[in-house]
Amino acid sequence: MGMAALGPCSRGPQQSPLTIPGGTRQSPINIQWRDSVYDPFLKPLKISYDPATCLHIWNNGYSFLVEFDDSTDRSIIDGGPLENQYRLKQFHFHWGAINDWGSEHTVDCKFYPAELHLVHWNAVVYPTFEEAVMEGDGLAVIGVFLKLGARHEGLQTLVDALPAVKHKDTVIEFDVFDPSCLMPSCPDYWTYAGSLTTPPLTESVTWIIKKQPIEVDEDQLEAFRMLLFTSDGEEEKRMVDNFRPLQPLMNRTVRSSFQ
Ligand SMILES: NS(=O)(=O)c1ccc(S(=O)(=O)c2ccccc2)s1
Ligand SMILES: [Zn+2]
Repeated sequence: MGMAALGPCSRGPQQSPLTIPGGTRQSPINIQWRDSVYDPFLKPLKISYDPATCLHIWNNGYSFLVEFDDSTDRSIIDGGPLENQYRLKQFHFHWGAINDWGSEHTVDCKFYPAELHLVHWNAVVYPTFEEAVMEGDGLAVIGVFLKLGARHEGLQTLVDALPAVKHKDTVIEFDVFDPSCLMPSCPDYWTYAGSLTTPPLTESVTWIIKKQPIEVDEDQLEAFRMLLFTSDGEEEKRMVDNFRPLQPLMNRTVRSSFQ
């Protein structure tokens, strides 16, 4: 059975972390800024998303996912630490019940109220997403921290649609959205080899964590918190604290694209 992962940071209420027995590259982790190593060979991350590839918003009972048509290379990322281009499949968020926590990764043990994950897969090497999920270089996830501040106009179009996916297993069409509007202006990022943070927890993710957070306001965070883990007709459980506890760094180095 997995040993409890006693990370360096303490976060509020924390279930005993589910560590994968034998896992050596689990996520999320605390990024200790001074321990990250500048890698001058890291390229700038290239992002080119086609807003028309946006399909729908789905409450899957864990988060809300904005899913994209990944049958072609119309929405991709390239460069950065990646050896191939990766196709955008979906993006989703993790958040807390209150603003003191909610992100999955931390920076010098600082939690953010929420974290955005844009999930991409290596369609150059693997024929399907499902196969890519099982391979060490199969997935690339961009993590963007959300901090409390000004209202985010680009996010608002998404927030306005959330009441329609309040319950688990509800979906609504969402046919034009450009996730580039959720990217911070600063190009700096950290990168490390990690895993999915929800089952199947496979160690197939190249994480690219943006250094600069984006700002959202309290009403926008509250809109996330009015979603439900539960289906219509079940006793309501608010969708909050849908983050995994910090996992041990083990034998990994976090690289930075900046000095
Ligand atoms: N939080 S995270 O970005 O690490 C993450 C968890 C799950 C996914 S997935 O939707 O790609 C997926 C992958 C395999 C099976 C089902 C969903 S991405
Ligand atoms: Zn995630």
